[in-house]
Amino acid sequence: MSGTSLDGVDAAVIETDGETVVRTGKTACLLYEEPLRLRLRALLDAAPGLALDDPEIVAVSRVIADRHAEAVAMLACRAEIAGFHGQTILHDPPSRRTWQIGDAARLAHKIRLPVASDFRSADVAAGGEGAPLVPLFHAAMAATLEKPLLIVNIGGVANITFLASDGAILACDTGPGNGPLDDWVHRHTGAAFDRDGTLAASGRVNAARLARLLADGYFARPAPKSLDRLYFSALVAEVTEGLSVADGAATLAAFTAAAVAAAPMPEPPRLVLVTGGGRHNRAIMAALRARFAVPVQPVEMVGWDGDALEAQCFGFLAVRVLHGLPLSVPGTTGVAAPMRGGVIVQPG
Ligand SMILES: Nc1ncnc2c1ncn2[C@@H]1O[C@H](COP(=O)(O)OP(=O)(O)OP(=O)(O)O)[C@@H](O)[C@H]1O
Ligand SMILES: CC(=O)N[C@H]1[C@@H]2OC[C@@H](O2)[C@@H](O)[C@@H]1O[C@H](C)C(=O)O
Repeated sequence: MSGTSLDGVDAAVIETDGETVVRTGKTACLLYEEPLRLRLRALLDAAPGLALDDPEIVAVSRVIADRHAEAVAMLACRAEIAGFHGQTILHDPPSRRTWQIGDAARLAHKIRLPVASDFRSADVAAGGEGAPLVPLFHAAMAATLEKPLLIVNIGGVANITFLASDGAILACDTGPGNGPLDDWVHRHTGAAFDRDGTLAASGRVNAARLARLLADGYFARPAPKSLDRLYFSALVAEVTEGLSVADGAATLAAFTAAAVAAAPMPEPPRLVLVTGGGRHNRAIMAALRARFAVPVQPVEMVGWDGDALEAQCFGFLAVRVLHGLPLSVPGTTGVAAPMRGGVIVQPG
């Protein structure tokens, strides 16, 4: 898995029949070097105008496959199939477009395994949001946990899975994850992100600016709904103008937490579990705790690995593709009926 924050590849081993998680295994993390991050970042901006066979797309797709092959090698394991999410460079469900790049055939050849990829296209083509896809995996992982349970994933974009007391699985992208804060910190300090949320915790939230951010129309939309990584870029740039570096970081961390709390939920959860890189940001965690009346804890509290969960998810979904099981349901992506998806390529 390589997520929207463009930080690198997370790889994980999982043993599953696509319905039950038997066990999770080794994990590995391979960081992208700065030039590749910049190339990917440039593709996010350019994607709407690019053709599928654009030379830069083709070249970067190969590099991504090679990096994933290296990450798989780090796991040093035997497996039946690999799930390859690819790098999202564009996500626009209203125009029925979602675009994950990465050369799956090249990866299959390099790792000598069948590779499942292109997990989102079928859902989007059928009128769904194509995201989030992690909810069915969260539901499988949380099979024995008490409900109602809220699982919050804070990556570049943030999303939730709500496991209701009646067994319903509801989900949506809530709004910004670490993306706007990463961009702010990079622009003002040169760092890739606000480690531990130290900068954000040192600043003061500007309540008026936060209210302007939360007035965006996305928050009034009913779930399911999903976002492009750059959706908030223009608004955030305008609203944070003139803030000190620390106050801007504090306000953006508060924005992430407030957007999670504003997400539509059918009943109050008993517990909030937080996964993804944002759980390391103490300003985001403190802001979440201030907004929920129930405990807010990193997923490690229930024995999960918050750095590996998304990678494990795409292994789980690969097995579901293999068995012809749905990857999404109406409550998670808004698709009309449970939807299968994904494409499997064999090692050539
Ligand atoms: N120690 C840390 N302190 C603060 N923030 C951190 C820390 N480690 C990671 N992060 C944040 O988490 C981000 C990466 O999160 P994660 O790996 O969950 O995202 P992703 O998988 O790329 O995204 P997505 O879920 O959107 O696909 C980094 O960009 C950074 O903002
Ligand atoms: C289009 C796309 O890549 N979306 C990502 C992104 O990153 C977080 C959020 O936005 C989520 O909707 C999704 O990833 C996770 C893994 C998902 O599909 O569940």
